[in-house]
Amino acid sequence: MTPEDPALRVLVVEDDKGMRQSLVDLLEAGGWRVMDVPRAERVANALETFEADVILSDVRMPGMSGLDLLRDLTPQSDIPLVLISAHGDIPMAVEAMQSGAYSFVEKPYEPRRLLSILRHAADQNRMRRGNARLRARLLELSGLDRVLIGDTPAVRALRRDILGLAETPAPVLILGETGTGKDLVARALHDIGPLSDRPFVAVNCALLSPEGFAAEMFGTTDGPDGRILQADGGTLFLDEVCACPPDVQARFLRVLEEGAVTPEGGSAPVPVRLRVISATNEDVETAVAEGRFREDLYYRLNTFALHLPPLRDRRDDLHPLLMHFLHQMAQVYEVPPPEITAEDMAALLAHDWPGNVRELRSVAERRLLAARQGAGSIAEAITPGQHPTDLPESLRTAVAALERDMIARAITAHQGRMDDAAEALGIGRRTLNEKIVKLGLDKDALL
Ligand SMILES: Nc1ncnc2c1ncn2[C@@H]1O[C@H](COP(=O)(O)OP(=O)(O)OP(=O)(O)O)[C@@H](O)[C@H]1O
Repeated sequence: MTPEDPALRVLVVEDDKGMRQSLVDLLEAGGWRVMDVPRAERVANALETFEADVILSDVRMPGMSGLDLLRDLTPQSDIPLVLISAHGDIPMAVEAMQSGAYSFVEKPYEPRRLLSILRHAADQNRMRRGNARLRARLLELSGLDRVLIGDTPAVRALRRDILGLAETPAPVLILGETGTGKDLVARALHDIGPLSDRPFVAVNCALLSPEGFAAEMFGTTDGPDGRILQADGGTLFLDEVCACPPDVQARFLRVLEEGAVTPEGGSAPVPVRLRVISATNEDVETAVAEGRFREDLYYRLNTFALHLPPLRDRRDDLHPLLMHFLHQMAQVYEVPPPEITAEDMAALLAHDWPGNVRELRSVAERRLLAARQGAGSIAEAITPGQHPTDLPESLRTAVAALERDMIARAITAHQGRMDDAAEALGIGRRTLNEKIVKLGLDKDALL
């Protein structure tokens, strides 16, 4: 991260030469770094070399007006715009503010007031940029974006929540269907938080027998420590928490309230400090209503809830996840990751993924196994042994259209860099060129 120039930067847009010069003089005298342009049409160009903290623009100018500039800027830039007008008409001020202007100043302006408004706007913008940079840096340092794959808004929000929660000792309840990544998220919360060098102890409550459960959790006086004590100072992860027997629920709640655990057959409580993460694919409120899960424990565990969406509700993550698994496992199976065709994509999109990401991972694995024999497709990997080798004509046309669309989007997104587009599509550069010819795509027209 490069340290920011302490001087605030303003871009002045004003057609009147005398007025422009007096604004520049005023701002420079106030310690600002200033760039000025006589027309709003020049702003986009100016911003390429001048990182403005705020833009100060006249409203009425020949050609593009200050209001046009505002409409032009807002979709891609969050640089605040302060408008200045000789006409001082209220409707225009109202329209400017409604369209997202930071503020509106009438001419003749009062220099101190103008400077103060600009400073506020610039400070706010710097703070927001600083926060965004900090968040991005944190994400990079945590490595979370290389572990929790996906770029849908839901997954991005999830990564943000994990980064925030990892820093706190608060209990987290992770909810989501089977295979949505609950275990992965629990580990990430531990691994990127301050307890990462302390133990992470996972207990799958559905796998413990009701008879042995208490001894396993609380330990016995003459046996090894229970899981709770093993996790002392670190994280205890209770997976499938609704399967915890009622007597253990009551005792566990006491452990959390008292910060101490009493082993089976013992009478002396042993102090323990835990961060508790729990997970379930059940509807806990139903379990509470049916009396299977204690309400007081539910509230205790549910300080924060993270909801992991099923894969079928974030289909845009299918491709990046598949590529992730193929690349990861290609190393294990020692085969190059197979190319992903439009037929493969169609099969991925048509499937409902009841087993979520775990199911996709198995599909990737089956696909790689078939690739070792130089054969296979994703459709076959999803439902092995059920696929006709030939698609009907109508489906072939639909698939070709899908493929054309995918390729066009990849080329546009990578601004014509064919190696990058090919990589994003999971195919070789040569195959991409062949497909462009076969599908009759005009590459130049896409850019
Ligand atoms: N967003 C993701 N990015 C990368 N891998 C993921 C992602 N989500 C899940 N996985 C992987 O999918 C598999 C299943 O995830 P996980 O075991 O965490 O699911 P779960 O919700 O705990 O399932 P269950 O409820 O059955 O215990 C794991 O191999 C995990 O690493």
